Formats: sequence, structure tokens, C-alpha cells
Amino acid sequence: MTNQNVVVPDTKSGISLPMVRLSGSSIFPATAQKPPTAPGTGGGGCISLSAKKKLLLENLEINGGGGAAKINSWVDSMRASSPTHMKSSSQSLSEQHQQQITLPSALDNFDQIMEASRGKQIVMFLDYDGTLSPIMRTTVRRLATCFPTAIVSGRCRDKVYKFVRLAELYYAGSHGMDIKGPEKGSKYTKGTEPVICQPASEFLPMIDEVFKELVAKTKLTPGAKVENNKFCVSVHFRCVEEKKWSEVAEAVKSVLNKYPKLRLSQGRKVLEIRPTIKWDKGKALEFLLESLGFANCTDVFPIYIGDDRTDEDAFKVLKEREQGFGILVSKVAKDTNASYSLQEPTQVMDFLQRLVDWKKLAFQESRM
Ligand SMILES: O=P(O)(O)OC[C@H]1O[C@H](O[C@H]2O[C@H](CO)[C@@H](O)[C@H](O)[C@H]2O)[C@H](O)[C@@H](O)[C@@H]1O
Repeated sequence: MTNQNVVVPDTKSGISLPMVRLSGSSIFPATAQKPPTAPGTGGGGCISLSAKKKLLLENLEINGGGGAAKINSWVDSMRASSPTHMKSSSQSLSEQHQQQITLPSALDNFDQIMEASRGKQIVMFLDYDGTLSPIMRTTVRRLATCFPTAIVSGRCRDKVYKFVRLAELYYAGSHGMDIKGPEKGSKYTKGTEPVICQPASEFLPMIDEVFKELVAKTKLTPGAKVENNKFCVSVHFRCVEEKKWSEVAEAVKSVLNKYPKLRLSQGRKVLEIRPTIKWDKGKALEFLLESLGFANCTDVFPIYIGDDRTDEDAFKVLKEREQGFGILVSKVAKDTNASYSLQEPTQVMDFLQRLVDWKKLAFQESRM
């Protein structure tokens, strides 16, 4: 991976071989801001690239194996991303600030981004948790009148749709494994039927089974929450007392051991079980570009905005295609394939609004 070691100002196809990757997740319920966290810092706001890679490797998980050591490593990693533990850092905040370098701000470099998009069709991709908020609905609606727009989330598609409630968007839920385009009649729908893609559909019964087993196994642990995200299952630790985390991790591991076709990824206070297919948010982006008719085009300019480690797959695709840009939403140090940054969802909203204004102006000028 050709990741940049990027630090932003302080204050987050087909069936094939199992993928091993750490999946960071975001903390952004429909109604609440997520707390600041640092990726894989055992307590500090910033760590070196090699230390982060080590942590990533420790967190990599294929199916089964590892026993107690594995569970400890999941729990340690979960602990490391906890804001409480960040406070216990041996580094002072001012020391953390000194280490920081800035990924160019997408807002400060708005004109430059627009210049790069000249003559190309902008297509918008937005992560949900940690990137959008319910108050942005009007802005997203305006955005979708200007550009094809997709929401790409780890949550199940129906849930994201319930939060956003805009029929004119594309939705890619379950980390891109459940894609549906706008209904017919939408400006961007090519055929008569909405685009649908569910590359992991054969896993549905298995995921349901796993969901039930995890609910049963964690029901005695206060605060544990198992979320059925249709093509993946998320087990949340957020409300579980820390001393009980290994109990939950043990339950996850014991279930996962029975399903060699499933793998585990990890986010902030969440463990996720998903199919071992080679499909992620990057693949979803490629699929959507293709369905919009931009498969082999040079005149397309995708902009993907996200805060989650799983969004890195999409940033990477853009980098490899040398098309458009990834914009990372983060206030803390991260290795990323994004090209620009925005610090928080309010900045995302400003950026989206500027895009809308820019488009309207360009339209007016074209009519003069
Ligand atoms: O791909 P995203 O849209 O960024 O979704 C990532 C995950 O978001 C949700 O979890 C996050 O929010 C929870 C609060 O609602 C929080 O407790 C958790 O720590 C966060 O990771 C969602 O519940 C997950 O299923 C998504 O994968």
C-alpha cells in the first residue's frame, strides 16, 4: 500500500481469497457526534508509521486461531482507540501538536480541486458515520441535484436509507456489499430498473445464523450490542464495562471459529464479522462508476469523503485510477490514501455547500 503518513491538525468482483485488513469504524450515531479518538495509539494522539503498521498487523484477523492471545490483542486494540486511554498518554498535547503536519484542507484548496475537475463529471461518494449528520440532509439533497451522489456505509443499507431518506441517491450498505441505485425516473438512472448489486448474497443465511448466535452468547453481558448489518454483523463494546471486553471478544471468537468463510475486522469499540469476499468500499465505488457509465472514462471526477479505515479502500482506488480525490475526515493522525482533509462533519457540510454553489454559478455562467 502506498499510504502517506498523514497527520491532520489535532483536537478518526467476485468471491476470492480472504482479505486481511484492519477495518476502523466510525462513531457517529444518527444523532450524536463521535468522540475524538486516535488510531491505534495505545494512549497517544500520534504514533510512528511503523508502530501503526505493527498495530495493524496485530489486529489483522483471518478466521480462527490465536486463542487467548488473539482475544487479548483485540481487546488491547479496542482499548488503544478509546478516548479515555488517549488521555493517559505520556505525550502532552503540545508535544502531539508539534508532531503534526497538515494534509491540505479541502476547503482551503477548494478552487484547486474545482480546477482539477474542469470538463469532468463530478460524482460524489459520502461515508455516513463520522462524515455526515442528520442536519446535512438538505445539503445532501441539493448536492444530489447537481451530481450523482452515493452514500457508502458499514451499516446496512435500509438503516442508512432511514437516516438519510433521499430516494434520489445511490446507497451502498454493509461496507459496499449491498448496493442499490435510485428508483426509475431518477435523473441518473440509466435503465428501467434501479441498479442492484449484492456480491455476498449467498452469505445471508450464514450471517443471520451468526447474528442469532452472537445475540445469545452476549445477552448476559451488560451493554453488549449485536447489530445485524445484513451482510455483516457488528458487535459493539461501547457500552460494555472494560473489564468485560474480553468476555465479548471471546464470544465473537468462539462463533467465528465455526465459520471459516467469515472473517473479522475491527473498528472503534466494535468487532465486525463479514464474508471473506474480495469486496469493499473501493469495489463499490468502482461498481457505481461503472453503472453510471464511467467505467473507462477519463472525464469523470469522483470525490469520496470518509473518516473510516474502511474508506481507505475507496481512497486507494481513486489514487490508483488517478481520478478525483479522496477526502479524509479527521482531526487526528492517520495513514491515508486521501489527498485532502476536512476536520469534522460541519466542515464536510461547508464543502458540500460550496460544491453546490459552485455548480450553480457554473450553470448560470454557461447560460450567459
Ligand atoms: O461506514 P460507516 O458509515 O462509517 O459506518 C461504520 C460503523 O458505524 C456504526 O458504528 C459506529 O457508531 C456507533 C454508534 O452508533 C459506535 O458505537 C461505534 O463505535 C462506531 O463504530 C455502525 O453501528 C457500524 O455497524 C458501522 O460499521
